[in-house]
Amino acid sequence: MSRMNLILQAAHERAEQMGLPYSGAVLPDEAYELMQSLPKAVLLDVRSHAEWQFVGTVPQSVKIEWRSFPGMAPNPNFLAQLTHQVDPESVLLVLCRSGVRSDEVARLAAANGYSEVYNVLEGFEGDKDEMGHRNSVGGWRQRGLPWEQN
Ligand SMILES: O=S(=O)([O-])[S-]
Repeated sequence: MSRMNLILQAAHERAEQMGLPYSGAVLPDEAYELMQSLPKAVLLDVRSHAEWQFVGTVPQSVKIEWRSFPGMAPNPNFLAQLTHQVDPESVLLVLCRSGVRSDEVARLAAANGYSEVYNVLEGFEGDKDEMGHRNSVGGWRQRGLPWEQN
């Protein structure tokens, strides 16, 4: 079985274990490999403008805000923006800070015609450590994957 199929199979198994109503869940390294190898893969970053600007972003990601800083009010145009910018035939990899908002978006996308949707576990910044700090326990940045900052 090819490396991509192994990643997707592991993602599907996680979906079953976690009871996810979408295709699966991938680790950041796996999401990066899928981005590199599958022409249909799209990394969708659903964090806020403030996070993109001040924390950093992944090159080549599509950015659509799901909730806005401050207050984290939902973006009422999210679904329209998603369908305008991302082909429903894509392999959609959804990224947020630590995997919670991206799970919400993955559910929405799957319920609206996106048939291959994966949540990126750990997100861009990972979970908090015992000091309450992110970026040391998993996440896209901590795993050394490509990112950039203004
Ligand atoms: O982006 S989040 O998972 O920290 S809510």
